[in-house]
Amino acid sequence: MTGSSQSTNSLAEFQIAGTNEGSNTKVLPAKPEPLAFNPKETAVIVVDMQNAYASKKGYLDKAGFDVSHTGPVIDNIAKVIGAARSADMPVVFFQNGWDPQYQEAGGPGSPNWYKSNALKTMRKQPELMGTLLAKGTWDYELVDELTPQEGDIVIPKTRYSGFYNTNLDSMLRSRGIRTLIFTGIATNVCVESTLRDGFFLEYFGVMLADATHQAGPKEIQEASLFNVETFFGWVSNVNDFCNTVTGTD
Ligand SMILES: NC(=O)N/C=C\C(=O)O
Repeated sequence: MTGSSQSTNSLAEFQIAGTNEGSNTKVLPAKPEPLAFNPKETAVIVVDMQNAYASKKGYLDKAGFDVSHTGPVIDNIAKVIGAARSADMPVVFFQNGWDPQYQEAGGPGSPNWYKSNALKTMRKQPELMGTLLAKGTWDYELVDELTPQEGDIVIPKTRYSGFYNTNLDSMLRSRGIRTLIFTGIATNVCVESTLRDGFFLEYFGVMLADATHQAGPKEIQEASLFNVETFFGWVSNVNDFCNTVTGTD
C-alpha cells in the first residue's frame, strides 16, 4: 500500500466513517494516500476508447500523435471492466464525436473549431472530411476489444469533459455513486477534464495510471498524473484496483 504515514491512515479511516455502508468499504492503494471506497457507490468510467484515439489510422494517428503503445492500455482496461462487472459496479463508456456534418462540433464561433485537432486535420486534408470522429464511422466506434455489454452505460459527448452537456451527473447521482475510477484516452485531455469536473461536483476521482494514455509526449502523462494526485484526486493502477475489488488482497 502506498503512503503509510499517520495522517494517511487517518484519512482512509475518516473516509470509511463517512461512507453510507461502512461494512462494504474497501481501501484502494493510491497516491497521495490510500482511498476508502464503497464498491456499491463506485463506477468505472471508460473515456473515448474509440478507434480515433486508440488505433492506427484513427484520428490521433492521422493528426500526428503516437498511438503505438495503446495496446497494453486496451488490455488493462478490459481487466478493469471485468473486475467492475464482477462487483456489479456500473461501467460507463464515453464516445466522443459529432454528427457527420459537424454541426455539433461548433463553427468559427466556438473555440472547439480552433482547438480540435480533428477539425484542424480535416481542414488541412479535406479528403478526410466526414471520416474523423463522425458518428457512424469506424473512427467513432469503440475498439473491438472493449465492446459494451448489456447493463453497461454508453454516453455520447461532444466536448472533452464527460460532464458537459451529458446526463452523466444525474445518472451517477440516481445510483448513489460517489467514487469514479477513470480509464481511457487521452489522460491529459478528456480523462483529466472529466475527472476535474467530477471533483467540482464532489465526486472522488481515481485515475488508473496504466489504464490511461496521453495525447502528446510521454512527459504529459506524468504531468497529468501529478495534477490529479496533487490537486484533483488519486492515482492508482490496474492490479491494485482489480485485487482490491475482487478481494484477492
Ligand atoms: N478523448 C480525448 O482525450 N480527446 C482528445 C483530443 C480530441 O478529442 O481532439
